Amino acid sequence: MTFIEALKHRWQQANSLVCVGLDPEPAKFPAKFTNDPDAIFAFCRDIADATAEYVCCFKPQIAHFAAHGAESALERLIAHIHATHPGIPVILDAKRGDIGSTAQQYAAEAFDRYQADAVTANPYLGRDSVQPFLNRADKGVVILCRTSNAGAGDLQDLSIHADGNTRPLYQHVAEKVAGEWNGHGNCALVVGATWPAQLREVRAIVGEMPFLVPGVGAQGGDVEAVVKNARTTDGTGLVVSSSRAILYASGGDDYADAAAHAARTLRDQINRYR
Ligand SMILES: O=C(O)c1cc(=O)[nH]c(=O)n1[C@@H]1O[C@H](COP(=O)(O)O)[C@@H](O)[C@H]1O
Repeated sequence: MTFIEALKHRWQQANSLVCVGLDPEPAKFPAKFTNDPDAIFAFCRDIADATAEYVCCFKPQIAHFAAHGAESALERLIAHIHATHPGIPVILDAKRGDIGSTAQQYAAEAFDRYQADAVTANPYLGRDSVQPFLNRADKGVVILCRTSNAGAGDLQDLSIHADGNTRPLYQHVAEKVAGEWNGHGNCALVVGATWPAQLREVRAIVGEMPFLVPGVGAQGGDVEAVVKNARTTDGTGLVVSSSRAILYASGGDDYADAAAHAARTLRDQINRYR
């Protein structure tokens, strides 16, 4: 099954558009992990196991592992998710992209080393920098379009003239990906939850393409506006991702239960507006 097929299957099976972002920050872990040399793996595993029934995807963020020398924990975490929760796709958030020979290594890193089902990619080096990911037809390529951060507009909103149109750069990216880069049907776009108007605009450009939508929870995105502006005609099309608001819902021993409650609450909130 391809990433996109697995995602569509999971949207239906779990009746959920929620993605739990796995962004470990050991300083925020409950006290029981203080002297645990494998705390990053153990904490993320507990969160994944507690929230699995409420999610369509998991999204580990690579810097949150690599900064602590915990690449082996990331490998084992993704293997654990595949073994224990088969059918839940894993998106590796690495925002990769480079000249072809290096991008080839990034694709091997994400898909062969870490066994991710999809990876986030930065399109701003151009098509050849993303091509090694696009070539993996069974894997997902989740391309940055209009990011959630405050400075997203600094460059992504610049007005450009291309293909006979004048419009913001992120809209040009959306059209390029939908019209030219998606030959294998394995692309998705990142559009931040913090930008409801842009979500609506990108949806109008790309039709039914899935969106990864980070920015609800800690970044304050409005769930109702996200769903109403960006769902597809069948009420899916979205991978609404939240990390800190779920991972650190409690700093106490009830962290796993609190995370499950936060994930279920987000699922139900999204479903109210679908
Ligand atoms: O590609 C991403 O996942 C991403 C894109 C974007 O535009 N904004 C964004 O916040 N992210 C990631 O999504 C996660 C958001 O975390 P929280 O704000 O804690 O929910 C982080 O891991 C970010 O790196």
